Amino acid sequence: MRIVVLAGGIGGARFLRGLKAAAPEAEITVVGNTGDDIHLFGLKVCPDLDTVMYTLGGGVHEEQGWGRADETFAVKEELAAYGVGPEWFGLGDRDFATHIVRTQMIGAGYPLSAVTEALCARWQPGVRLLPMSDDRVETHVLVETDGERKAVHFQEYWVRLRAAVPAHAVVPVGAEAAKPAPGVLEAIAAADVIVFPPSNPVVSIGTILAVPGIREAIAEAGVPVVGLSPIVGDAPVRGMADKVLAAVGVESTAAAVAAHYGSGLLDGWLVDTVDAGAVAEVEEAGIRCRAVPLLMSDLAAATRMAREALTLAEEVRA
Ligand SMILES: O=c1nc2n(C[C@H](O)[C@H](O)[C@H](O)CO)c3cc(O)ccc3cc-2c(=O)[nH]1
Repeated sequence: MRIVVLAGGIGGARFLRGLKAAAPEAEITVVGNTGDDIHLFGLKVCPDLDTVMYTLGGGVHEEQGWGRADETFAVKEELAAYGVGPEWFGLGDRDFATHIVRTQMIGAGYPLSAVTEALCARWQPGVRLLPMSDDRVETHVLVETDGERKAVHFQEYWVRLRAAVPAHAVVPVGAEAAKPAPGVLEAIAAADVIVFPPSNPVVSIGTILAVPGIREAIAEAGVPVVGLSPIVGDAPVRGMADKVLAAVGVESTAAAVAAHYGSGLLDGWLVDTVDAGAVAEVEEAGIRCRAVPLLMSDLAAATRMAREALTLAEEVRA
């Protein structure tokens, strides 16, 4: 079975571990969000691609869900000693090597998709990881601080500001001119199932869908598209999805996120058991809905969730 998954960072990566366990024979293609990418110290950092690669490749810092395990920060400390910032983004020595290899290959003319394939040759994530686009897309957030409105890079909003200031708009800069990376549209067209994991619906999955052609390809794929709510009991399970949902005028509820994707895109939606009351509302929107446990507390839980998603996909297909 061929499965395509649109993935962002931590939630998407952890779900993918469950999906691999639930469908060990499946051919899984991950379309990764690159809107979180940031250029620091002359290097291109791809947080969501790296989180998928490190998590599935066994190198991720488990508690954080991003960055490498067993990290040291000598380079970061030396940069700070030179007064070279920013200091708020925690890049470790091991992680720096990934960004050096990536930036070196891009400098040599390789597209991000080829670079990602090369990095994955080492990590063997057990899925095909494609960036959503080889073109540069960087999400910026219109925030209000000290009474003035300004656009800041998503990472500054997320990491330095801790999403603690009102976000008035979320803009994937460059998305409108970006093309899907090689293989993305082909993978969607060849898929038997398409899955939206519990990633951030605005800055992760929303950014992938903002690349012209991707949303249309999914809507026309003619196969079940099922998603898992990242919102449980009106709050994000992890991260701060509610902050960016507000910025795009979407209520922080499991039903509102399903409606945000829309029945033109989504055929099935899994909500957590605490949101069982939302099932009828989602079904009224034309999206098949079931309430199952969605707290991805460990691999077994993620595996059960993945199994539920594939079961719902078969129900929808029938
Ligand atoms: O909260 C943080 N998240 C950090 N993240 C996570 C990152 O902001 C998020 O994973 C995504 O951008 C959102 O999914 C990093 C990810 C990387 O790949 C590399 C470095 C970092 C550093 C931080 C950090 O210092 N603090």
